[in-house]
Amino acid sequence: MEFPFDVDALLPERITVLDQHLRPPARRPGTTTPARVDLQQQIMTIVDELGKASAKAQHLPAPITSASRMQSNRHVIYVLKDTSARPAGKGAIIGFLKVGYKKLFVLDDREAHNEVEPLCILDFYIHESLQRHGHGQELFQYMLQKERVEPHQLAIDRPSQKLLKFLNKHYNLETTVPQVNNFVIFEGFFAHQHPPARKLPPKRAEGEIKPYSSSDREFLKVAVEPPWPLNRAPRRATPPTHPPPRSSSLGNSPDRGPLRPFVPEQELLRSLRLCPPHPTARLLLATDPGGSPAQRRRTRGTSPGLVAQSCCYSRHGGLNSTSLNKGKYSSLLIFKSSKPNTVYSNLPMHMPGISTGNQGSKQGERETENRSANQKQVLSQDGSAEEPTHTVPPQAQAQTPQAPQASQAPQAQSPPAPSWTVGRDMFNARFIRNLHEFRGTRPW
Ligand SMILES: CC(=O)SCCNC(=O)CCNC(=O)[C@H](O)C(C)(C)COP(=O)(O)OP(=O)(O)OC[C@H]1O[C@@H](n2cnc3c(N)ncnc32)[C@H](O)[C@@H]1OP(=O)(O)O
Repeated sequence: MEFPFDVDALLPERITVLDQHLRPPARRPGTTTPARVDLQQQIMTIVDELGKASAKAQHLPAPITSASRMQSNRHVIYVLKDTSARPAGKGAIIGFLKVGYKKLFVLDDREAHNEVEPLCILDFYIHESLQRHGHGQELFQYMLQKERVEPHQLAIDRPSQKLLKFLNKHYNLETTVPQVNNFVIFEGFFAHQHPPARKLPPKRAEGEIKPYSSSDREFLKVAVEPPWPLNRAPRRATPPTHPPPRSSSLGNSPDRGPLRPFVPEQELLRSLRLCPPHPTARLLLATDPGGSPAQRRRTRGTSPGLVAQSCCYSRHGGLNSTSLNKGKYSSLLIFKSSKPNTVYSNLPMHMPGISTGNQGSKQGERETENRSANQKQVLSQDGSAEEPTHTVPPQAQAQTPQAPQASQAPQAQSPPAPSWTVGRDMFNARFIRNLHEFRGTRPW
């Protein structure tokens, strides 16, 4: 990888170690010294270009390595330069390896949670023309010595297949300890922790544990994959050009392939605005009793009647599975307004299996059954989680306290039972913003 400035003079050593200060190394005696600010600018250019090349090689939608990200994190980058090829006498860069210590919660082989802070492999790239020439190993080996770590002590942030093969070939790392986050650790990780991994009390249920791994790549996932149904690309005509998601022992680790870009909000709203908002919804939204999002997050359970019930966090989808974008989380949000017997849902009106008003249908019942079978979570208006509850109207609950939930389909209530409005559209900017905020507080 070549640059319009003298890389060879800028980085005198074959491998240069840069930290968050991105300080240019001392130059060889006798070389002319440009202004230090120019040298730092050149270093930043190199880091930016390497980050872009690495992202491209890994099919990431945006670089995870850049000068600005380096400056705001305590990561270390090892840059390997080409000492043989000197096109126009300026030298070239072969690749880089970025590492950093991170606090992680990892599972051991007995699935106990451990709080650890290992050195993590965060980004690794060798120029395409020079891969499989041993440069990767040279860089990796140098880093191991410099950081004084053994390969099995490392955690790897979403390794690519190439990197997994690399680690297997050079360091015999093969058997992974399954995790529910993006990081991969290998057998032997816990045997060699210094200091020993700190065990967390095993009191919390799986779903309650939030702080899984602050992956460097997390921002990519958040930026490009809004929750269902916002992640449904409108009318995709062509099949995906990239391979299917790579599955490994990473639990719910998202795939490395390119993720879909954001659909512009306006377009989303247009495509989802299938019927005019219910007057009550308008009223509630205009009132905005929760105040600022930050305030709302702090004050749970005070909303005067707007309850979001999120359920069906299932990849299997109880509705028409084709319409629910198989393989994605399908979260059904139902809003119950303070107006008696009125419920709003994030399901578009045309969604098969959902009826509106008093229209009962078999599909609607099926949907309700499925919903009942799944874990139910009640959210306050701000999206904070509360105790699980049922998604049936209070009247229905009162009428059939012992009846199984599956039979409590609101649509199935015969007249003059109160009418339930499911499917009224509530997509507006605030709703979507709240949805994003809610999602941002959860690891999925
Ligand atoms: C946490 C992360 O950073 S994940 C991202 C890792 N980076 C990438 O995937 C970017 C693209 N790949 C690369 O930049 C490089 O291939 C690296 C960094 C993974 C390895 O660097 P290299 O210089 O190629 O490694 P090196 O020559 O020392 O070792 C070669 C071994 O790596 C593995 N490897 C390298 N390239 C490939 C490939 N295209 N396909 C399969 N295995 C590969 C193999 O085990 C290979 O041994 P082999 O040739 O006998 O099969």
